[in-house]
Amino acid sequence: MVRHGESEWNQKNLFCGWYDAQLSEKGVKEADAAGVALAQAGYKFDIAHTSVLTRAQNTLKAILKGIKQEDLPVHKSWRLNERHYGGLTGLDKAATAAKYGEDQVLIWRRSFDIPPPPMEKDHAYYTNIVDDPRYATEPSKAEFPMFESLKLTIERTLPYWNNVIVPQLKEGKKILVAAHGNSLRGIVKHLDNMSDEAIMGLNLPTGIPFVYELDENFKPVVSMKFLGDEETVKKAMEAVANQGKAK
Ligand SMILES: O=C(O)[C@@H](COP(=O)(O)O)OP(=O)(O)O
Repeated sequence: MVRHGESEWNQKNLFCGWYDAQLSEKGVKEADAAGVALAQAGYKFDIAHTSVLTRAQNTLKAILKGIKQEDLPVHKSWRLNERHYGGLTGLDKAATAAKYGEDQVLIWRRSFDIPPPPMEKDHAYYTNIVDDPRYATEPSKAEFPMFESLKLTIERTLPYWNNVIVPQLKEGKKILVAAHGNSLRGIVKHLDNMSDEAIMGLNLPTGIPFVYELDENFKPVVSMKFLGDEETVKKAMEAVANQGKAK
């Protein structure tokens, strides 16, 4: 699995969610480096999965180039999208912390079941997201989120894991997933059976692949093994956590 490389909105420290931000220059480099890391470790895959958002798809493309598997079948689903950041979409994370307090921003970013405020119809990005042609067939109007907590994100991501990815794993396929900080936190929480409290402390870095090896019951025998040196991964995780601090 891999969280996409840094996006232009990650770089500007803006809540992004379902806004379709592009990779930043650094993010493109991170995606290329993720491909190199996987190639050097000798990884080959049978099927890849990604979201319908460009930053995850372009990260996947760079990786597939790096591992010389550009013709790999790729499945794209809104169910792997980033959590919908609701009314926070487009706001500066540090400025939001200065306005509402770091504790409130931590609740919005990392609490398990407290969602951000909804995206109202007059929100600057409402039309941009709701009328985006990529959502013409799904999700349905009833399923289309206007905000998501991690719990709600998991509720739409896990069916994809269980109904699409698990059957492929059962066939012995090796799977690559390029997605987002919070959609991946949901999958990690499920695989590692992490408590609602424990998952609050997990901040996934951009562009550093991590490996799961599962037994026949789809329980991890190897968990979240990052293809990067420990210090770099630790610093990258801390940097993500600090995005919610007031400057
Ligand atoms: O929506 C966003 O701003 C980030 C995650 O933000 P945090 O939950 O870490 O604030 O999503 P991603 O860059 O992985 O698509």
